[in-house]
Amino acid sequence: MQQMGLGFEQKDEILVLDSDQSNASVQYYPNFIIEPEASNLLSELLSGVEWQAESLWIAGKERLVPRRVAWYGDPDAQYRYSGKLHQPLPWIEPLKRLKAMLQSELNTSFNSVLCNLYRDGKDSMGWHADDEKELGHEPVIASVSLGQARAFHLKHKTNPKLRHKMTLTSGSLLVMQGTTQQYWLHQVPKEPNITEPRINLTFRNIKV
Ligand SMILES: O=C(O)CCC(=O)C(=O)O
Ligand SMILES: [Fe+2]
Repeated sequence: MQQMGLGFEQKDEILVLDSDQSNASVQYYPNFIIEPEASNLLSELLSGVEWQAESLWIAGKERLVPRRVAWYGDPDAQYRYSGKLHQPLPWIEPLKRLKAMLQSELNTSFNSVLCNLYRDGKDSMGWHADDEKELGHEPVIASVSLGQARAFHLKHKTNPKLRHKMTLTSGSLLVMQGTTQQYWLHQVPKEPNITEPRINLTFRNIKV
């Protein structure tokens, strides 16, 4: 079996938002998965994940969300997103492997992962917080990015001066925890010039 990078080293940690100043706790590890593992994992997941089109009701009309999605997890980890209840698909090997790595690095447990495929720069995710009640109080969300680097924006829900823009590169890990989801929103904006795909995996722990 191919060997995956052993996860981040302490020196690679970048503190993005610090709870003392901003009511958010966001850390970025640019080298969580190194090459060639990141590229291998990208191709494995592009073909191995059961990517689905997802629709949403907006103002009485059903619209496709601008990305492909898939939800994997333990059988009891049901999750509501885009207004619908989702039954998890059973874990596949590469996702199980990543989950184990994250659990030991972050010393927490996850029972599910939301996979998002941004086929090109026309795909995106609008402003939102991952604050569904199933995630519990102060959830830890571990977000792994593979493939095309994309912009990621954070903004405080009420203070317009508090904003943060960053680029999530291939193999990186972004951890959002503490009161981040309570006080902040995040988005992946469209970047029309981008033609290459990106996969993002957000590992979560659904309270069952
Ligand atoms: O694609 C990303 O980096 C973010 C995904 C996200 O916010 C989510 O799945 O809730
Ligand atoms: Fe999110």
